[in-house]
Amino acid sequence: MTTNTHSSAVPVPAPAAPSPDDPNGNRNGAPAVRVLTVRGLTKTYGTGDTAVDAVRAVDLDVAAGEVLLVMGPSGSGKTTLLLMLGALLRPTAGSITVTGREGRDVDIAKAPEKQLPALRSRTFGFIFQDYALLDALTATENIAVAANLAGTTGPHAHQRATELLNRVGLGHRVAARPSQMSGGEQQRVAVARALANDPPVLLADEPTANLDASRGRDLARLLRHLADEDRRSIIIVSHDDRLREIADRVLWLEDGRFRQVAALAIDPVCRMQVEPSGPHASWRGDDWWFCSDACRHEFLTQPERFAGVPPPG
Ligand SMILES: Nc1ncnc2c1ncn2[C@@H]1O[C@H](COP(=O)(O)OP(=O)(O)OP(=O)(O)O)[C@@H](O)[C@H]1O
Repeated sequence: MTTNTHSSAVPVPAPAAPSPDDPNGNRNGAPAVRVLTVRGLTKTYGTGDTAVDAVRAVDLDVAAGEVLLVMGPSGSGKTTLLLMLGALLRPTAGSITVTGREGRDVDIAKAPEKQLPALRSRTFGFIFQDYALLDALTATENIAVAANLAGTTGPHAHQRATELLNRVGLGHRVAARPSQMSGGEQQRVAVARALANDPPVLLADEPTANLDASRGRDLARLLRHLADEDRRSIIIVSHDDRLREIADRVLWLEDGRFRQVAALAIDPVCRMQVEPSGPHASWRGDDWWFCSDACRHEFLTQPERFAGVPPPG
């Protein structure tokens, strides 16, 4: 029996998990300017019998201009990790060292509470699944508010907002309110807002979850472009396979730890990534792997249909 190499179930190349001696895991081995250095990062919610170890001793290095995609099953700790990286949630243990543009290192895990807003504003831009725009404000005003918080005020804030809207391809929507815009447009406004403070790192939680295939792909390309053009680092937490196309590295989080996975396969029915160890079927000499018995059953009723599905993209 051969391992399936058919187009719709090609085992996905192993998501490289960082190893203790190479947490950077650079693809091309080029010297990288490090922006974030994470060591032993741990978060435990609650105490005693009800304690949940959401993130367990994670090590990670992030280089300037790198797009990092963190994937993993529901409840594996992705959002918890992202919130800690963005100084929105205090770790239980470990360090998150930010190397500023001036080369000074700050451990945001240990920084006093009162310094966190300024650290966040200097370092991070946030992009959320639901865009989190204020509907009472226009696109320009949404971004200008973020520019105000970062210290740019008056006409300069509006000018910056307009420039950023142009940059994300929304120069013609400056006066639109979020409710008058498509999901894709709203997410672009959210990206522009995340750039208002010119942060070296963008953190995105499921940025394409509410977008259709083509808008999701456009958004992914925009993020890649921002990383390449500005040398901005982008850390994305997502279940969305489309984002693999733009990622320099894909890390697989499971039970709060990065996991070295030999190879993942695509379930040909639901298109989820699956480990080649669960429900399985052989068809015409190839192996197929599924997320559930239901998908396996559906496949076996009409294998020609699913085996012929081209891969996404
Ligand atoms: N505030 C909280 N209090 C207690 N437990 C929490 C809290 N937030 C998250 N958890 C638990 O921590 C674990 C990791 O949750 P987290 O939301 O980080 O996972 P996730 O990978 O982002 O999940 P999803 O993909 O479903 O969003 C889960 O077991 C979750 O139930």
